[in-house]
Amino acid sequence: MPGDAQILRFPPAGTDTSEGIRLVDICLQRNGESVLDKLSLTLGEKGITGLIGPNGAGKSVLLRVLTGLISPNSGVVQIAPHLGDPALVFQKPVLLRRSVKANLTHALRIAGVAKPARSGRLAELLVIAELTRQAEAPARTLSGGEQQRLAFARALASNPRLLLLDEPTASLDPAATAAIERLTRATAASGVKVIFVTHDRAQAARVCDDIAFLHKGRVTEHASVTSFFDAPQSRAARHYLQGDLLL
Ligand SMILES: Nc1ncnc2c1ncn2[C@@H]1O[C@H](COP(=O)(O)OP(=O)(O)OP(=O)(O)O)[C@@H](O)[C@H]1O
Repeated sequence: MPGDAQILRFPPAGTDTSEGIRLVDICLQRNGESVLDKLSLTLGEKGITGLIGPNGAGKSVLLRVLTGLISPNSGVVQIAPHLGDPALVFQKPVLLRRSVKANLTHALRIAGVAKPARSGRLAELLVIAELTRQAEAPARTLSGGEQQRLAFARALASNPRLLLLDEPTASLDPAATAAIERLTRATAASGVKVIFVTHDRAQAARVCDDIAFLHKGRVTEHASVTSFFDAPQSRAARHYLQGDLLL
């Protein structure tokens, strides 16, 4: 979708480098409807930011704007250069009809990892995803939780500094969810900036450092996880946390 938004990779001199991402007045229209409506948000270069809000608020679209898959009609997207190209994990993993190992090797090749370094990194990724035992298994024979761990490891193949997770546990049971949450925390602890879209408020409270609340294409609130859950400032966030239907 063509747009006139400015996507800047190199923030101007004087920009605070502890800022990882800065979105200013992002507007996106689709079929005459406003999907993102002057959305502004500044995020640090570290930690796990939870992106929460009702259905249709624009969370997934916002992740796609950050990847460059969707170009807004106007506004400025600034991503600090050291965060590089983001990696994305979806709710439903789309894997190659090949083995676990082949899926990861393919990702390493695409990421430009030189052939001699691939087997070492492959072994690391298998350990990270706890899939070493299943390395030769066809990806389609894995359980849902294992498939999502594979998708997560595949996203790490490019050594991203920015990882975007779009409801990565929405189809998983509690044990598989816990494994993805562990992986997420470990990834963030290694210095990767993570943005985590979730509908599960308890999960957001467990996993995230700060919360950006989206409503009708705008960030109506951005606060530390404790402030947000203890004392939400906006009416919309209060209703959302009470479980009210937000229309
Ligand atoms: N690729 C796209 N380009 C433009 N608009 C889109 C695109 N995909 C979805 N939309 C529209 O953007 C609006 C927000 O959708 P989005 O999927 O971002 O919401 P969401 O907050 O992630 O909701 P949910 O929690 O239900 O997944 C919807 O009206 C949707 O139709």
